[in-house]
Amino acid sequence: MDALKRQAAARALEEVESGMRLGLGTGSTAKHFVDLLGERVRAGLKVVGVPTSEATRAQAEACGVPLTTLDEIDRLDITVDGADEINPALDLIKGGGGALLREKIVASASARMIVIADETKWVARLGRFPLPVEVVPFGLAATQREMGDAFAKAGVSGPMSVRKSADGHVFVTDGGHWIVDVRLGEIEDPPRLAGLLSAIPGVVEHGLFIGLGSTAILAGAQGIRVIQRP
Ligand SMILES: O=C(CO)[C@H](O)[C@H](O)COP(=O)(O)O
Repeated sequence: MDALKRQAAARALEEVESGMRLGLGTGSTAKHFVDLLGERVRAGLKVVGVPTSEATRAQAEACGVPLTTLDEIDRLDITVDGADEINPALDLIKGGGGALLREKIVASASARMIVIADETKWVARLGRFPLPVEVVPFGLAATQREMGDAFAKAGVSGPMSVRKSADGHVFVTDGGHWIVDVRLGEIEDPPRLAGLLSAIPGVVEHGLFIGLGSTAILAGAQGIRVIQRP
């Protein structure tokens, strides 16, 4: 699986040209991209990156990839990031690695978002992967009640759990928030659910990425598939 992730990352690197401003994703697939990008930078490629997490920032710095921020430049050419699920509309579930807030900000500031993944991430319908929802710790129970109402309106339901780290403590995002993972099963209308969740005050962001993915690069046993958003 790791070899497939690297193949998808290598194919995405073919889209990168000198002078580009890049969003750098988070997770095990995006990590391959940053690694391969670092090799090209050390060989003379001129790019600048905006990392989507502190982990990616540390990796990019170690690889020698020059970094900037969205305060210093206004637009990015391409963001390359992984995903937890990708559907045929190239809508995504993201946030398995907990970086969904910065990932969405960076993808939204990009002319193109290239999603890199192994074939197992391709699904007919989103929702098998638990939907991450980033929340403010204050008023958590009230926020979860409103989330439950939103799920009911969108015709889905499922147990919610506050994400824990391996050490048993509550997982805290780079932004200082918590994540509620929701096991919904198939989501019939992801854009509608995205809108309902975004309207809840205690929800900082959710892992439904609607209309952001431009291209998916999927690596599988049969080779690489490149899919453009319809
Ligand atoms: O959204 C993410 C992090 O917030 C990741 O892109 C997503 O979880 C996929 O990760 P991986 O490439 O390790 O499977």
